[in-house]
Amino acid sequence: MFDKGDCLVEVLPYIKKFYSKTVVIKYGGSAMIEPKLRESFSKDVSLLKYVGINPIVVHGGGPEIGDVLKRLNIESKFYEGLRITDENTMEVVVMVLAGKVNKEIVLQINKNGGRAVGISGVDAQIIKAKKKLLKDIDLGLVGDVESVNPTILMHLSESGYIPVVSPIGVDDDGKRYNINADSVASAIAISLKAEKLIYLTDTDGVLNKEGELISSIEMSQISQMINDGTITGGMIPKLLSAKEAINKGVNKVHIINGTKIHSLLEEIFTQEGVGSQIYAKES
Ligand SMILES: Nc1ncnc2c1ncn2[C@@H]1O[C@H](COP(=O)(O)OP(=O)(O)O)[C@@H](O)[C@H]1O
Ligand SMILES: CC(=O)N[C@@H](CCC(=O)OP(=O)(O)O)C(=O)O
Repeated sequence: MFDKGDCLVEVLPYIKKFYSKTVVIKYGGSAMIEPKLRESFSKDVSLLKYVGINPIVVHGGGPEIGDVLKRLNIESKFYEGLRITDENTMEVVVMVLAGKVNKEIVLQINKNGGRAVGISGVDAQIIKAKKKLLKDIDLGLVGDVESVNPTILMHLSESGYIPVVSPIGVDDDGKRYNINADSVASAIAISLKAEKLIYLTDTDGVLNKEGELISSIEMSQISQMINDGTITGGMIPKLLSAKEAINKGVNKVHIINGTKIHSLLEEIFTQEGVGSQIYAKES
């Protein structure tokens, strides 16, 4: 029979293992839109904080930006999953990410017991960015992360707050850049030497061509999986960012289904975990 006491005690080793460690969570997709999932995500993140783990949330908001652009009759254009961002689009990106989406997440977490503080990569110059330069095309105000200054995130975490970060960066001249949220999550996880980086998405994890979950991926397999078309679209930046994070010292990266209630807790507090785990080759 299911015993609540046993179930609670089973999480003890994981609380001990991750106590005072940093977990960076990329939050996006349906998990951010559906009210029930929003509530369970907010409770999960608050619970992590109360048991002594330090969650840092980095959010996306691509669909929300698209909705507002559409209402303003501005066309959304993408190149390899990145939004081509002119001045007008950038204005909307900042309003939607740092305004609407960020504040909504903060409100939800605070309503569900946590103490969240919304902040963008522009605040305290957390994310120094530079223009993304590609050979074939000018993406406008799309940026790459040049460096991360995590000091303010550490202060907030140490003071009991849950930082919620929008993926906007700034350069030395004060010019703002639109950055893919997956790569911002990875850069922040690297700068904080995070124990885990967890991407919440809308599939069970990385799937093979037959649609089955691949539960473990050694990072040198990633290029091959892109080349043979196993991984396409939005999964490409996620896995490239995951690889970068593992290469630069983040212990574990997981891609899990944010549309399943409490998947975040299952990943952290169970032996089997959920979703796909990306790992470095054993030496
Ligand atoms: N091998 C794969 N396994 C799982 N999803 C994949 C794969 N290849 C491409 N995808 C696509 O990537 C999407 C997730 O990326 P994206 O839409 O950017 O998610 P998010 O908004 O959560 O960041 C999935 O919904 C799926 O359509
Ligand atoms: C350059 C670029 O494409 N930036 C993204 C930033 C938001 C994001 O990454 O949101 P998701 O995680 O929901 O896709 C955009 O403008 O849509």
